[in-house]
Amino acid sequence: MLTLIKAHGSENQFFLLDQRQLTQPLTDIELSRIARQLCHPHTGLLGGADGLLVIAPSPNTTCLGAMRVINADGSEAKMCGNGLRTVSRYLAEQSGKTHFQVATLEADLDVARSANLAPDVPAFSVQIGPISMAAATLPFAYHQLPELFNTAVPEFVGQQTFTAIAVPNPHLISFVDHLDPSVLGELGRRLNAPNPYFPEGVNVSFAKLLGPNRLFVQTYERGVGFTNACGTGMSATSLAFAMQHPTQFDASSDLVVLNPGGLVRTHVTLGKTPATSTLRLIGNATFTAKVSLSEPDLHAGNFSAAHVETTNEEAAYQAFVHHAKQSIL
Ligand SMILES: N[C@@H](CCC[C@H](N)C(=O)O)C(=O)O
Repeated sequence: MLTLIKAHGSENQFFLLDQRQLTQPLTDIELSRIARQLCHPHTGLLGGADGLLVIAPSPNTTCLGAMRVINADGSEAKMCGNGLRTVSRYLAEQSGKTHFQVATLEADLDVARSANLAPDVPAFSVQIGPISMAAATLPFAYHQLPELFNTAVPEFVGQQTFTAIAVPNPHLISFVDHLDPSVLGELGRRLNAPNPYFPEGVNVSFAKLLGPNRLFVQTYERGVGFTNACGTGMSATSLAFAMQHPTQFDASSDLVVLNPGGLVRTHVTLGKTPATSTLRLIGNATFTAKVSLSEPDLHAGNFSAAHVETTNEEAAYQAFVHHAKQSIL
């Protein structure tokens, strides 16, 4: 028998699959198929999810393990911030370590256990990166601009400016006075269909300033659609906030970033360039269920005999969000 974990960070929902438990690890084709099956919002297991996080042996000895991110549509992303917190918790509980590195597609990232946010609400702090605003890295194309920083792009949405940041998955960020999810959804769908601007698609976030170091961020995710929270999106938006709104940014404190699924903290250290800036994302790593099934059933995508054991962590997380939002808003 093997165990899949249903987990979330700010209600950004995932299944965790540790390939190291399998006699025969899933191939990339199987991972894409199983992700689409497990994550489907109507027919997926336990209400579906935003993605499948795959834990594999690290290619180097400095990391405890490696994380791959398979989106709900079966495509692969370079990074996932909320997901990295849940994978960090999994590796921490297995190893007894509280501070270590996890290999991701482009970088080995530093992760550490943080103080619980509330009883039964474990938290982790994870490094987000590498960071780049270069058009070729994202990639994006708009009038041959080398980067997109606080730039009006009437082809996207009139009266709004946009900033594009890779961390290293691509994000397009716009600060708005009034956040209209229908405008966000329309732009997100358009830029994740074949389009001349973002050939590989992009995660689109709209953000509202709530006060000094305080934001609300909603994201339309590439490979997913609307999500409760996007960790790399909130981190990239925090960096854009620090650069675009210096009078509202206090570099000595964390930012509080609210999202439809709860809230996280981020820490931005501005460097001379985006690439030398650093980002950390701090928030819950909640395990809501453990799913046991046989290896042949997993390969076959047969979840009918799976045994599901739920935890009590969701109630604790909801109580934490309720109290935290009351004290913040
Ligand atoms: N929700 C994630 C980001 C997941 C990847 C994204 N859909 C992409 O394709 O880049 C996060 O928490 O960072």
